[in-house]
Amino acid sequence: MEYVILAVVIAVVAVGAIAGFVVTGKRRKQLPPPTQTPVVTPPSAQAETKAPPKVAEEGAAPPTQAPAETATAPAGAPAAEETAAAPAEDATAAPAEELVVEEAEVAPAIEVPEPTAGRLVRLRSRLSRSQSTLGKGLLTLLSRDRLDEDTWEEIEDTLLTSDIGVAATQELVDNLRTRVKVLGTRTPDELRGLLREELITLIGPDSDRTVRSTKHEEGPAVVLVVGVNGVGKTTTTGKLARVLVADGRRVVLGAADTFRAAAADQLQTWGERVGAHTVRGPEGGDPASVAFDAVKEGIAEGVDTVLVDTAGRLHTKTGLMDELGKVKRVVEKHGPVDEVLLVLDATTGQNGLVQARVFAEVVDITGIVLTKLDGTAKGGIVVSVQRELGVPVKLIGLGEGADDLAPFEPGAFVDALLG
Ligand SMILES: Nc1nc2c(ncn2[C@@H]2O[C@H](COP(=O)(O)OP(=O)(O)OP(=O)(O)O)[C@@H](O)[C@H]2O)c(=O)[nH]1
Repeated sequence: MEYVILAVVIAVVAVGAIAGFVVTGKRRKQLPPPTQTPVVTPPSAQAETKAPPKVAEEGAAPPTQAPAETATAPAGAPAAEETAAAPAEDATAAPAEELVVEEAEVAPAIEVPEPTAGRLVRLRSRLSRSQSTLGKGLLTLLSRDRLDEDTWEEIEDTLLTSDIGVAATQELVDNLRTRVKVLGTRTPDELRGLLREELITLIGPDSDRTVRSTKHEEGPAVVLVVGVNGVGKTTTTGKLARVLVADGRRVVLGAADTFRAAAADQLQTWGERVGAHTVRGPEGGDPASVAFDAVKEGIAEGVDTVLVDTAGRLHTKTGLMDELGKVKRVVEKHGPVDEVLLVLDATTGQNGLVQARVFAEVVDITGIVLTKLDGTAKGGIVVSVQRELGVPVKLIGLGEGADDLAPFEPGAFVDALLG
């Protein structure tokens, strides 16, 4: 009998233990997973958190092209920062049970660049350094009671320090001396008028300064951007894309600066801001091949203009200069290159002229972009560089802002110098 009771007790304890184990196991299976997956809000919700695009100014054409890809802008790009911040905030707010992962496809905000007409007039204050040295300096000297030899020498020195060049200085001073003598009287307005006319004549009011960016029947216009390191090629290419988009053109960018990885990221960010696609290659890859592919895409997409940014190269390095020649020749397999823009840093003065000479030998330069004119008193370089190359200055850079690149207009430039 005792054995029977013992057997029953053991059986009851065993059944109880098995039941308890099963219940615990079930509870464990119901626990949420230990690692949390962040919630990514759908694109529509994120779009509401973005700052609205800038309002178009009168006369500005709306961007015509939507970006071909989802946001891939590098860190630092304004649009990328906003989209990265949004999911992080949502992740902390969402309850753990509702974790859902959805793929985010966020298009970067497309900006509407400022219209290009009258940019130089708007940015005239950026030329203040050249204005006080060249413009105001000359007007003060010319307004002296007596215009003796010493004063004319001072006028010459002022022109020379502004990098106008020796021959142009002589020409300007000779013409001014003659006209002042003939004029007899010298009111401030008359002097300003004389100086304005002479400076505009030196700069060349009749040169064709349009950037050839109009599509042909066979395909897009191709613009090659070249120059030494750090002069502002990538920035200029990005700003030029904005200028063209503002003027109603559709643009493809070619990141043929495969030497500096950040340059392609930088260019792509510029492009995304105005809805222009950037064709890139592998880091250290063949720049000619990237340039070729960019033009190929431009033809396939039927865009107006393909802008190709090239790597900075010292004019003294023969191998690199040969490479540049190759980039141009390879692109020309699609058709002629419409424009080769040489970017020169205005603050480098005479050294810029030496660079210009060598680049012109390797690729036919069709236009000059003078950057950083906001940081120098040597606005006269406009004259000397044109004379050196026999090629017009087409664009000038007047700051680091996105719309600080202005089409060059001699009249507006001289007015800005004279204040
Ligand atoms: N103040 C001022 N800065 C400018 C202007 N244009 C370009 N920069 C600045 O110059 C620096 C160099 O510009 P990048 O466009 O990177 O020069 P890059 O020629 O492409 O350089 P590499 O590819 O290294 O040869 C940047 O900090 C630009 O913001 C301008 O007109 N004014």
